[in-house]
Amino acid sequence: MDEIYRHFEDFSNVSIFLAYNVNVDALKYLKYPKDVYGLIGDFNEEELISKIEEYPRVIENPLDFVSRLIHAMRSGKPVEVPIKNTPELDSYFNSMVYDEERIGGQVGIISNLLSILNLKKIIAYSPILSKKQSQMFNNSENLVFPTEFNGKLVLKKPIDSFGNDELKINRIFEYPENLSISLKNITVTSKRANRFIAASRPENLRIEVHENLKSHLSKIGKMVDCAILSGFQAIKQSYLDGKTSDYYLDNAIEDIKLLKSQNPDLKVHLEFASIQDIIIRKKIADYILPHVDCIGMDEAEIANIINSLGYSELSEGILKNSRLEDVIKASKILLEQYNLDGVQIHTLYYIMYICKKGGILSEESLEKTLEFATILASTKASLGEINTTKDLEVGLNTPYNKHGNLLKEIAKNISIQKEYEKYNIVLVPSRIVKNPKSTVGLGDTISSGAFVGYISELKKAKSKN
Ligand SMILES: Nc1ncnc2c1ncn2[C@@H]1O[C@H](COP(=O)(O)OP(=O)(O)O)[C@@H](O)[C@H]1O
Ligand SMILES: O=P(O)(O)OC[C@H]1O[C@](O)(CO)[C@@H](O)[C@@H]1O
Ligand SMILES: [Mg+2]
Repeated sequence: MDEIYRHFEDFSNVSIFLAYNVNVDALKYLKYPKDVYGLIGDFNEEELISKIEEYPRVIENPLDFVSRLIHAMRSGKPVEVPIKNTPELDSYFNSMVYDEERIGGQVGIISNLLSILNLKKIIAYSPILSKKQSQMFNNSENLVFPTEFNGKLVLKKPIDSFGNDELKINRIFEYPENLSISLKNITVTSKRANRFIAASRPENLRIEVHENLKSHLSKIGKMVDCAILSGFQAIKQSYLDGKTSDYYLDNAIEDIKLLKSQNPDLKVHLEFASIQDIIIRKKIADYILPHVDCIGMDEAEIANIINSLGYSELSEGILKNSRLEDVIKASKILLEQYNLDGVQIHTLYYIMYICKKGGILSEESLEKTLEFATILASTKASLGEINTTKDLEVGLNTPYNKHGNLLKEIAKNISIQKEYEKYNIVLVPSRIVKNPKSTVGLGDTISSGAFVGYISELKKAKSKN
């Protein structure tokens, strides 16, 4: 096996806490134009075209859904749009036939991935855990779910920890590259294989740690080396019971402080997702970013975040031209503005990590964490799911994409510019899978693999000093 894989096959020195979002992903493969036409049905094409331009940020009815799906296919970007959980819309999505169901949500995907990478302990938390959801977690000794019983913290396998919570199902529409459909006089062709997520937003889903568990967060923080937080994109501006986004975002800051209270060295990574509500997008930046150490996001997400910080021109440039130096500039802005340890960006063509020089990890060791992440991503892209470390040979045997060397060259030339003399800019080309089985969760896979690799390297380097 390749040296890189051997280098990372041992994560047994890392324990991690994961929160908040897990759900069932119901995947529907839109393989042929007829599958998309089947969704278009007998919608009036003029209406559909004007709805596409209207760009609804919440899916309230089937027309909103089909219009955003077509818009996403044309954009070439991974997209997630929240739905309004109305009975009509639920029955519309429930009436579709899905190809497979998988665990979803950053916590779900990352838990199962890390459980087969032999981490010492994974404490995975979600405010909702139904029986069906609990059965989708790997049944692995190192993967536990925190609950409270008689005032005590209990850590048991998810399968032994479920409550009578609502089941949250997100619908995932995967489509291949070059899938073409025509509407009146326009033709829409998917630029690349990607996924569209219609994300469920049940009223009683709150992104929080339940009251009875909150008092145990400091203990949990002491048990782990790091944490990945995700799911904030599901926070609504206001709820029927009068609570608001500020309540939950203040709560989240308190959770981070509690996790760090007995373990100040605990590193917290925030994994982004596409946030349609621009007010919530800005609030997540203002509330959460000052309290985390690392962030992971794709290029659309970094463009959107810096747009909400006022860098509209730079944001436009990234969304339109995906120029590497614009992504690096945006990463530096976030690094500086929030005094982060590191920013990890994943795009179709590369994975990049930017941090200040002077840390104890060398560029080589940072590069190896990204190398491993590309192997994880191409394995998952090929197989759909990674079930054993043996599967990683698939990713390892997937070559870098053809732009790889040029991208490394550009990153190198930028990193020696005066403006970046204080920064490490580490870029590894992705190993693009031509016809991926699925793409949902690849970013979660990349970010968690790279972050756990970073933590593992940090622990090894510290133990040598
Ligand atoms: N066909 C493919 N082969 C290999 N990697 C891919 C492929 N398509 C996408 N990726 C990787 O997956 C990432 C998707 O990230 P993201 O949009 O955050 O996914 P998610 O949020 O669903 O986990 C891309 O940035 C890219 O690095
Ligand atoms: O925003 P939500 O509802 O937490 O869903 C997150 C979605 O992103 C993913 O985690 C992929 O990143 C999907 O598995 C999931 O459907
Ligand atoms: Mg992502």
